Amino acid sequence: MTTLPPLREVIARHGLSASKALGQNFLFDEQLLDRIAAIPGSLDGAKVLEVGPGPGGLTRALLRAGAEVTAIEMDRRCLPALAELEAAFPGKLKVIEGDAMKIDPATLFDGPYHIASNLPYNVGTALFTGWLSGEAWPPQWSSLTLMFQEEVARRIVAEPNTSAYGRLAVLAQWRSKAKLALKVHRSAFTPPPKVMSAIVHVVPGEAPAGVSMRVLERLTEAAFGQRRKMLRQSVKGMPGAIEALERLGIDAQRRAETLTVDEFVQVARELTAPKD
Ligand SMILES: C[S@@+](CC[C@H](N)C(=O)[O-])C[C@H]1O[C@@H](n2cnc3c(N)ncnc32)[C@H](O)[C@@H]1O
Repeated sequence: MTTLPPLREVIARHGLSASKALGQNFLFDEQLLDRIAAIPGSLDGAKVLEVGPGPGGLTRALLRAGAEVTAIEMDRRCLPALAELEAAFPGKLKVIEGDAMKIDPATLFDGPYHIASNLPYNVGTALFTGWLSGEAWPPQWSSLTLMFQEEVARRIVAEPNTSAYGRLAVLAQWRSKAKLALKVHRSAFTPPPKVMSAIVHVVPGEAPAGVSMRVLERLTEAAFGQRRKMLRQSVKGMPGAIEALERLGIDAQRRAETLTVDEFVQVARELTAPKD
């Protein structure tokens, strides 16, 4: 097995002081990184997209697990450290210097791939919702293993009738299975962020038939936009929504957070193909 220098030494040698603007909180604990890389299951021979490899902590764990990694990093200061990893795992790591917000991962792979990332917090949710929002389903990615602030992770896996339940939960659960895979203490990062973190693992499920993603999005936006109001108030601007609730026997006096993901799907289906 290739022996790599400790990550702290890599950071020091390349002068990689953490940049707040780039959401840089690095992980150095190799055991923890190996545990994270194990979350998707066996990666031996699998293709993996990593966003924000930084000095390459998670990258080396993914490579150790046998993955072929394509990594997108915005901070060019990290490139020499990543070049050392490329040399240690010949042909297994491709580094793209750029902004992950501007790169469609589908253009990087011609087959299935996993996404694993200790996401920069400032763009994490936007990247995540983008990966979940394609009309075509199943997506080309086979799984997402992503670090979030714990509060965001809890919103992704939230159940109805909780304050964390909202648009993010419906988006993440209506045609995917999302679970909280690992809590990560703030002290595991350098520098430690103000809040705790957690890793969410998502795999695509079956897409319910006859439901448009856009309609579901508009519905949840309206319903949770006024989450304290009854549905008859919050969704009244959506033509046909009140009638759809009636047809389905869903009491319009309920509030958005009491509807299950399946109930949102049923309403969206009615609105996707309105009845006469
Ligand atoms: C939380 S750090 C994680 C670093 C490393 N993977 C680790 O676990 O120690 C986030 C990384 O994402 C990079 N980054 C921030 N915004 C980015 C973007 N829009 N596209 C690509 N990389 C980005 C940062 O430079 C940083 O290296």
